Amino acid sequence: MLTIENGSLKGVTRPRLNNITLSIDSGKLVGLIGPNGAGKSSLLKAIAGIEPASGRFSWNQQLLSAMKDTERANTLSYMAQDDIPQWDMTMADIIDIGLLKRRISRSERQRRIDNVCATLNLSEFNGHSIQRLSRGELQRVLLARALVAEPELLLCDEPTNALDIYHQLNVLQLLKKQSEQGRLVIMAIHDIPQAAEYCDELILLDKGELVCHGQPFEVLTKANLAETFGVHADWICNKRGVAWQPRPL
Ligand SMILES: Nc1ncnc2c1ncn2[C@@H]1O[C@H](COP(=O)(O)OP(=O)(O)OP(=O)(O)O)[C@@H](O)[C@H]1O
Repeated sequence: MLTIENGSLKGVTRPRLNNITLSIDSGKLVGLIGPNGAGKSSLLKAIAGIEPASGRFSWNQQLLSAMKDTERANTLSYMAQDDIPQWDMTMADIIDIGLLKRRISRSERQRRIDNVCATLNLSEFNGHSIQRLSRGELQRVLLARALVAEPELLLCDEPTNALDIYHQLNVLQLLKKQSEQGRLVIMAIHDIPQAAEYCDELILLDKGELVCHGQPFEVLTKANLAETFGVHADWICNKRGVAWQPRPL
């Protein structure tokens, strides 16, 4: 279980995160939603320990900041939104970085890399320099790097934003499966209908504040959507899925 008590992060003009308190059980896919600048990436970075936040961030009652590097590497993986390496490395080299600090055999390493590449349709790029990959292919490589560690807690910052629709659905199903295997997966996502359809819970942020945390139907109310995104939204739910028709207020 992830517990955050009074998580705060300073910004330039206002807090990027202001006293966020919440807890989330393992075995869930959780969507972080909110308008641009709401604090979604800041919250993921604060949980991952990439940005020094105040407050307490604990995993199964243990403070994440107090964990040793290896223990932390065994616990969580973080996929950044923009983490495009500028140097020339192969796809496998990049994915292998996700296994730093892991004590696993060379054959297990290779097995995991092959598996994750197959799952994300990356096998054809084996041996390719990452400089020759498209934005969407690279985004899948960055997700592979986070997934290969098989972490208990997986933090993904907009893992689908550069992907075509086939790969968006593939990644959402994959993340759902990860949660069904007992992991906690938290992803920032802008696509509200996809968040509603795939996530067990949503966390709605606005201006660094926690607006609402709960099941999609509890969070995606007309009032919350109007207040945070400034849109009026009609929902259409039928057998083919969930859609919405947002209009400016
Ligand atoms: N390193 C930083 N120092 C100070 N302020 C920052 C820093 N990074 C981001 N901010 C500010 O913090 C606020 C939250 O940013 P954050 O990136 O967390 O938003 P977000 O919800 O992920 O937005 P988006 O949907 O645009 O990706 C924004 O107002 C942003 O300008």
